[in-house]
Amino acid sequence: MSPNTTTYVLAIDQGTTSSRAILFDHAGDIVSVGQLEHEQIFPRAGWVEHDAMEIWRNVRKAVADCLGSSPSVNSKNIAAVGITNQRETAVVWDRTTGEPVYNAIVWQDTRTAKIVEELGQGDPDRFKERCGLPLATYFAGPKVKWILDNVEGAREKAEKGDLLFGTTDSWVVWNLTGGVEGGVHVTDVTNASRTMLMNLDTLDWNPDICAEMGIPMSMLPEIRSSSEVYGTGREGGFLVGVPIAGILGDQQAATFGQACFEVGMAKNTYGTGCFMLMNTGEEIIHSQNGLLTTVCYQIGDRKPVYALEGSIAVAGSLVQWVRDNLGLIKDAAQIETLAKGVEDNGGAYFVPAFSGLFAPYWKDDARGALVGLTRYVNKGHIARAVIESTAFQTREVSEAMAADAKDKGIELTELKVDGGMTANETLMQFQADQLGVPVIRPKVAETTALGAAYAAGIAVGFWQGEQDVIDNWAEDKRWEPAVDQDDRERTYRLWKKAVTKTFDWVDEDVR
Ligand SMILES: Nc1ncnc2c1ncn2[C@@H]1O[C@H](COP(=O)(O)OP(=O)(O)O)[C@@H](O)[C@H]1O
Ligand SMILES: O=P(O)(O)OC[C@H](O)CO
Repeated sequence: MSPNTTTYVLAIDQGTTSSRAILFDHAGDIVSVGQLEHEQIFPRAGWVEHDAMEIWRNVRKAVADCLGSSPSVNSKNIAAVGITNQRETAVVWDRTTGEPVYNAIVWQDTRTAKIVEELGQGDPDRFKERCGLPLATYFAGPKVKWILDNVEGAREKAEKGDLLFGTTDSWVVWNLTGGVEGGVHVTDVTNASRTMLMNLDTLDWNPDICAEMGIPMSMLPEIRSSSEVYGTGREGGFLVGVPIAGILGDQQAATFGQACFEVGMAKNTYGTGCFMLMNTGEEIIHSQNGLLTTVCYQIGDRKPVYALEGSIAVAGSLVQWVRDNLGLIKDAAQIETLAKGVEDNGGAYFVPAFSGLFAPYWKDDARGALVGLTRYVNKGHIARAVIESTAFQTREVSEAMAADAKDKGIELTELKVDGGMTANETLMQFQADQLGVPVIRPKVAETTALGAAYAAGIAVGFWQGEQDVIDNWAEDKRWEPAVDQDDRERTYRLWKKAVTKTFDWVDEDVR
């Protein structure tokens, strides 16, 4: 379809806290938005679930709201739909009824600690060469194993071929394309690369790992590229007949939307968690420093592009926790107002290891700590420590990335940023100070949804390719490093010390 002023691309962003539908025009500008939050279910300490049915209802409503607010838009002038999603969150459902057999187990959930330990047989990196990931509670495969082991009747049904597994992209696409009436069961290479079940080099499911995890391969979606037509919107839906033509895990989508197409280009997305990805081109670099190797994107039948990733479990969700669990602030933006009332952190360091520690530590037995407290510390200092924790964690993954990339002659010279927390200018300045390189925010902050829209639009010829993405990208603001070197190193040294205080907290018997 050739672009004109009345054709658009719709992105559906199924995130950890909400589902959004965003309509983009050919210039990559937002036309309308629909958004609904879903419940965060915490049945026990360390467990995090979502109701997959609620997610599907919210996706439909978000699409309806998005299209409803642009009266001239309907399925006839939408060229394609792109899906992006929270990654690793596992949904298992019955293909005959369309009902999930259990709540979706979210990426932050740590219930698989024992499974992961047993699978590791003393070596958490046992599967790393094949799938790019260390054994950790974060990834989807062990979550599927947990469901099959613990939900009554699930394993028998799975072995009979009645159950399907998918990350939330698969769940949404299956439903969008017809569900029990012929829904397509697919995922893309980026999401598949977060399951531990896919070979990074061949982009096929690995039968040996599936067997070790006791996961029947009949449950698995077909692995496709990130940019091709997978199916069309179902009869009777808002998107009837529209090609579903792009799928990218949300962090990979942001990397795409930020136009990080050259080797060495990196972005960091500051949302619930924080995820830094660096494009490493067609080369698979296995991290020696605690990072993940993941698929960055694959356009149609072209070769895949890979990335190194530093995943941080808790960033914006710490701000939410300060709001909801402590009541120190009324909304997220107030954390900055509070922090601006003091000059520094007053000696306080907050390590938010609520789901253990992800990159570069991978310690699921760590738990959060607020250290360095004296009677001098007030709530302004704590707000400051909350903001700083995101920047320190980012510096840790960025140093790991620099170390991995150095041998290949790749250097991080600037960092593109996006996500809700980039509204916090105190954080952005502190981030530039800590990294020692400029931090750059683009004009369209919704880079995740935009990336998925581009992947879908490229598949149907609405956009021609990466050059359109590069041409549409525009800088909004940049922060240059401006701190004294001694200060920078002193605070970082104390942060590192604070991190060590969180290690080895969870006793074996309560795992
Ligand atoms: N001004 C701010 N300062 C600090 N954190 C913020 C600010 N505004 C939003 N946030 C945090 O950013 C997150 C929302 O960002 P978003 O990109 O929408 O996240 P996600 O896609 O993961 O749901 C929330 O966790 C919120 O606490
Ligand atoms: O939904 P977000 O933005 O919190 O992202 C979640 C990540 O994909 C988890 O790996």
